Amino acid sequence: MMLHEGYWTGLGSSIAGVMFMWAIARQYFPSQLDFYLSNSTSKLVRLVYPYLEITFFEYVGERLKRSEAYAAIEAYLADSCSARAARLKAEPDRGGTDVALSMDDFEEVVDDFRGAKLWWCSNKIVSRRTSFSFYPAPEDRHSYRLVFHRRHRDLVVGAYLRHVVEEGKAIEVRKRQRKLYTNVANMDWYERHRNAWSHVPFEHPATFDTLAMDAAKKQEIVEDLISFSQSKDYYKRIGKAWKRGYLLYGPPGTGKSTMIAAMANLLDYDVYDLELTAVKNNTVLRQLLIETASKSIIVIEDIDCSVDLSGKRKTADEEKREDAEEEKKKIAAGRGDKEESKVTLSGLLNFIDGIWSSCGGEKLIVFTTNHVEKLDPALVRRGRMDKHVELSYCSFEGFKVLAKNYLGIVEHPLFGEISGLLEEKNISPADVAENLMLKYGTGDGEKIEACLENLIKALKECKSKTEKEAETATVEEDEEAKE
Ligand SMILES: Nc1ncnc2c1ncn2[C@@H]1O[C@H](COP(=O)(O)OP(=O)(O)OP(=O)(O)O)[C@@H](O)[C@H]1O
Ligand SMILES: [Mg+2]
Repeated sequence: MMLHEGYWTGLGSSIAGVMFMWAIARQYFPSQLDFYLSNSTSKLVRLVYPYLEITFFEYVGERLKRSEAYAAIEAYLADSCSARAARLKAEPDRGGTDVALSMDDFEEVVDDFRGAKLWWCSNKIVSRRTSFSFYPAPEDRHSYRLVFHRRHRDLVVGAYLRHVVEEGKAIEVRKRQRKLYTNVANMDWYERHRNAWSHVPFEHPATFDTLAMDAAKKQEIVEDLISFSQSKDYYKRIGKAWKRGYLLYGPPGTGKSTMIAAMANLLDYDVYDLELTAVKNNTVLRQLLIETASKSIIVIEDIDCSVDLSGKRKTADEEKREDAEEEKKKIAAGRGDKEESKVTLSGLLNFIDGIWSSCGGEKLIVFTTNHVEKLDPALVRRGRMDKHVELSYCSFEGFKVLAKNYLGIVEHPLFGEISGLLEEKNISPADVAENLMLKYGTGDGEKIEACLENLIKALKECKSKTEKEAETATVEEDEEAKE
């Protein structure tokens, strides 16, 4: 049948009319139409495509925290499936001494689980920065997509994903190179806005065995730490965040920093060494806290001289206003970050036990100080700093630990004299350790004797305990008089 010219003209104008109406409708109801379209399309696709997909993004929420599920999947795929991948990417591992292989972007691997076949794809959405900006560009968005047949839905959502996450976490723990993090790093402004912390491998060799202190006290601390690390359910039951505060105080060179390293080695935790003077304000402090992982120790050394924490507690509104003004000033002046810290006592208290402090769980917060009496009572009250540990001058018991560590001896004729002197004199374990370094004499026996003689000489030069106490009392009286 021949269609005459008028028919085509009529059809053309009808299509044009529908398109015109469509364009108008899109302008006034764009989201409803898109929804209708995508809904109909996906219904159609579902009819012919029997597979389901689940996407796991690297960052969830407002990019505050890396997803634990993503990290576990990454570890699982790297360990169990990467052998089957054709394209791998290599990154330095274990402080650069090893290479860690993982699936490259846009690579696909197949996994089997109880007879079901599953496909994992690694995806990346590349961020585009359209114009020059002072602000850091949004990072690329990484994700893993899991594809499986609709009939395996229950198996995958239940048992398989649980298996992947549990297995992945176990692999993470097994392969973990512990890290020492710092917030004072040689990073430029741009880099610092991306990562609040920079890190190096944690390799401190200190252990509780090599720590010179009262044996019963040492045992109590070790038990306390182990019981903390095994108390996830307990903390949940009593409704408390899974964290514990330690206050280590005592004169210089008595082993406070060494004890932190021993704690990290005992529990296999990372260490975040927080330099408060480098933290601009309470907002940055909170951000640093959010970016700490679980199984870690957050350390603030010499808390008494970190920043001025004597001020009154401020309300949250006051703090926010001050922070915002501060930020504005900085942007206007185009200055860097080298400014005095505006961290306040209330900011720090919030850091220790505010709502955000429960992020991640399994954390120790450790403060060290040489002057416990100078600290605000609110900062160190029980509940915030749950355990107060005094590290003091070297006792004979402590000396014996050091003699075993440094000289490999448990007995010596000079021990009697040393024991008497240690009862009378104040000497730090650091000074004792310095004298026990094998640097004098030739043969082993001669070297050991020279060390012990040296220690005796140093002890005789030290002030006696009573002299030292009188001196401290005079200084305190002078300070009080001045005030
Ligand atoms: N109790 C101790 N047991 C074993 N070694 C110790 C002890 N105390 C100090 N030392 C030795 O002395 C050195 C200094 O100790 P450390 O840095 O832990 O002291 P500190 O209490 O943190 O001092 P400061 O208050 O000055 O920071 C350490 O490298 C360690 O070798
Ligand atoms: Mg120290």
